[in-house]
Amino acid sequence: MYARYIPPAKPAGTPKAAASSQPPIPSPTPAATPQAVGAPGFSYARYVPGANASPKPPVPPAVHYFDDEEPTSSSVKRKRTVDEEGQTESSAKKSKKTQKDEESQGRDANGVSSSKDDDAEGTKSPKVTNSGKAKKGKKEKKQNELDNDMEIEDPKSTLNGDTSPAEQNSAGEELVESKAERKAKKGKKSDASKSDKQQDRDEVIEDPSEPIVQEDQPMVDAPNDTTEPASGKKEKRKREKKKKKAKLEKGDTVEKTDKRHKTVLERKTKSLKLADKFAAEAVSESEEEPEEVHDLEPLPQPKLVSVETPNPTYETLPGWLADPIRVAEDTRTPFSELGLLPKTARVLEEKGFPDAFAVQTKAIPLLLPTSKQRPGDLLISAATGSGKTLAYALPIVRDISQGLVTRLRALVVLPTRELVKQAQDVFELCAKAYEGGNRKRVRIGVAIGSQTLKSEQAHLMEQQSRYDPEAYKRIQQERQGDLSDVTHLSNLDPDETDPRLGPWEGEVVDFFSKVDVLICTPGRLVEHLEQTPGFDLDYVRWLVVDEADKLLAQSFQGWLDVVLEKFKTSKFTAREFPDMDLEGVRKVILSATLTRDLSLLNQLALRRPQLIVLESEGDALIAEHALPALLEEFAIRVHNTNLKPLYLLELLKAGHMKSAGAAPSNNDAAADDGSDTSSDESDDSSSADDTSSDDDSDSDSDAEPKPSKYQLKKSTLPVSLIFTKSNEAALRLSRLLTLLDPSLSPHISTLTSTTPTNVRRKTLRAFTTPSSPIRIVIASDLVARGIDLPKLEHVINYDLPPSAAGYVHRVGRTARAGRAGRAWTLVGDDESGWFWGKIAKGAGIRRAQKVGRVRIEEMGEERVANYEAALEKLGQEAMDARKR
Ligand SMILES: Nc1ncnc2c1ncn2[C@@H]1O[C@H](COP(=O)(O)OP(=O)(O)OP(=O)(O)O)[C@@H](O)[C@H]1O
Repeated sequence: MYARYIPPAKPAGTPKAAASSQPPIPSPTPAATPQAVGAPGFSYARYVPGANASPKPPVPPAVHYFDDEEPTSSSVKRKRTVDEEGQTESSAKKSKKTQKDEESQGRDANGVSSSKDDDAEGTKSPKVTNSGKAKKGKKEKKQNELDNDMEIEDPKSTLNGDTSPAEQNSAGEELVESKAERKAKKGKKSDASKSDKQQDRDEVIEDPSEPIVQEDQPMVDAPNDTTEPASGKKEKRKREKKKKKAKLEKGDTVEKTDKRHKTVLERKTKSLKLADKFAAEAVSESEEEPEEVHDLEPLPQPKLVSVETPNPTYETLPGWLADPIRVAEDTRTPFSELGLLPKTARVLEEKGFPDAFAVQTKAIPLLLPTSKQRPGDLLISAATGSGKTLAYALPIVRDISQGLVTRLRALVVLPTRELVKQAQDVFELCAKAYEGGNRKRVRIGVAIGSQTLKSEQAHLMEQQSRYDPEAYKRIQQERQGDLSDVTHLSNLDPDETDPRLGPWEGEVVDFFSKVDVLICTPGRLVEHLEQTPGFDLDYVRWLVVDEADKLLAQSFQGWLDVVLEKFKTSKFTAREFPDMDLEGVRKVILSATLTRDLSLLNQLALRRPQLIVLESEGDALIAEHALPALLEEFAIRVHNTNLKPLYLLELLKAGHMKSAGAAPSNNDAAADDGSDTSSDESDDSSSADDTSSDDDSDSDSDAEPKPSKYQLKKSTLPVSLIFTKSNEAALRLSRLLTLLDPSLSPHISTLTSTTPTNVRRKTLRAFTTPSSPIRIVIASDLVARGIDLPKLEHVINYDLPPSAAGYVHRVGRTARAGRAGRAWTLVGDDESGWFWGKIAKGAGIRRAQKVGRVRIEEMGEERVANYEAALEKLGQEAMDARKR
């Protein structure tokens, strides 16, 4: 660390004096100005003796440190000592200096600069003054050179310190003046000298005393360099005389200089000694601080703050959707514990429903008036066959059974007629379970368009006539103008007579609903709303939308808008729930693949909704879709899609479907098949023999095909629902299979949207009846949703489903209500990417076990030839059908 001494500041109000109190500055370079001297951050230090002590107040000198730290006491002490020494030295030298000052003042009178440079120069004044006024220009040049050289002598000259503050002050003013003059005159030369001076100053700092004597020599000789004209011997003698005199003076000067050098060196030595002393003191001070001794042990650390990173939440979703009510899929609860009447629980048990399934366990209490939760709308997303229908049918029937009058209280909307019929069966069961006591029998009606509108209307509505001229008049007025109270008639043709007006003047017709619950398809519902006299939704307080994702995704004649519009009509207390603090329409929305699309769900105008989802053990996340727990899935690779029907035939006949796993048989008839397994194998092994018999049949091709081995063992055919991509594909495949193997003919049936409703119903009934010959149903996606075939063993996707949701619904026709089931999918090479990526390994479908693979070998030539013949025949039949 370096410190620099700065002389004590003058009292305020005397800035000039303060400036002049600074040590003499050798040149007017900015760095050497008093301000610059005191500037902090100066990059080197030099010794500057103290100024005159007499006029100064005893202010301790300021010490500036390069790192701007506060000065230590020792440093201040040292500075003071130096200051005092400087003052003592100044007074001792004062008498010697007086002569030089007089000379310097004399020069000032002649207009020569009297700066501190000149002070220094004063020691060599004899030489300089001899130059004379005539040689002023040269003298000035010389003066500059002298200035440069004499700057080296600064420390020496300043050591004198014999100028009074006043003298210094005046000298300072003159210095400013002379500086300005010289600056103007010298120009570039002055600039050049600046750099020299700066360099010289640096040298002074390193060793201020050393070069002084040597540097003096050329200054003395300098006048020799000046060229003067010779004016005879006299002048020569005069010059020699002068030279001698100069030599003598020079000797004196050197002597004086040596003395000064000696003094400076002494001081320097003294200062260095003091510096060592203070440094030692500083070290001893720092050493005095007690040291903390630590063993080799870990230092105590602050406790780590545990930063919990919260799992990302779907903040954009509403709370009920982001955080649904979860229920384990294997939950079972006795119905008697769900707040149902004992009689109801008994009826259900007799039906074979001793316990409520998981979804029923959660949903029924929420929908009953005994629920402690604030009533609102309910959404249920649960796997196929999990008993969703009963979950809503029971509470609705219970609510309606408390009423006395039959009014349309509940509307249940389903996408297909088959599902309507299915739901009707469940509601009838519930109505039976709640019948009796002081409860009314809940009446269930359906509207599916399977019969004419008129006959359906007759089933739904009844009418009574009365004579009421006032009412008749009022209805007439309403009809003519204000229809605000009869919005249900607003769609009627104004030319048509109001159905409430009887054929006789004053006769009024009143309409009454014959049903409490209407289960319907959306299209037929709209038709009744528009065309059935007196049919309204004024008293409806339940709306069920089953297979909601399908019903919301498609318009179905804009049924939802029409229905919601009707719900806006509110007669006094018409939609009040008897046991609940609730008014209006309560909605129950369900699907095995319930959409989470809020834009679709928002159409329903839900109120305080809650969502129930099924979860399996260990599920952290709820998958979009879930498959039944006991469903096994298999994929069959189809190398040559042209031969796909042969693959299907092989799958059905070759025993793959039986040996693929250990799925328990759900079919009574199939249970008998166990003993036939060995014979199946022997049948397959004797397939070569079948070929010869085929040859025989070829001989009389027009004859009816002989019953094959499969016909004899019909029970060995697995009960299978085969899905195709379209009605046409289903019909074609059905025919092709019977052409390929005529023995299959009595066991195959087809279900498409072109199939008459009564045939559909018969087919489905036959399919689930063990004694029925129907073992295989080939269907379009018409029966992919909701159809309950409790004992169906297998579902085969002959064609891939259109979507993941479609797959879930299709395969969900088996493995229902806690039973086992299997799903088989024929996958062409070009389809395998989508199937494995989206369906079999996709994260959107939760499954209990991985999808298995079944290998079917390449078809033999004989089979291919047989297949081609069948195709040809199929083509011929199609052409014949077109001709007809
Ligand atoms: N508590 C119960 N105990 C036994 N069987 C039941 C119970 N509840 C419903 N089931 C039966 O479970 C089967 C499936 O019921 P349901 O048709 O209501 O299922 P789902 O969840 O609506 O299926 P999907 O989504 O395919 O329409 C039906 O055969 C039904 O009789």
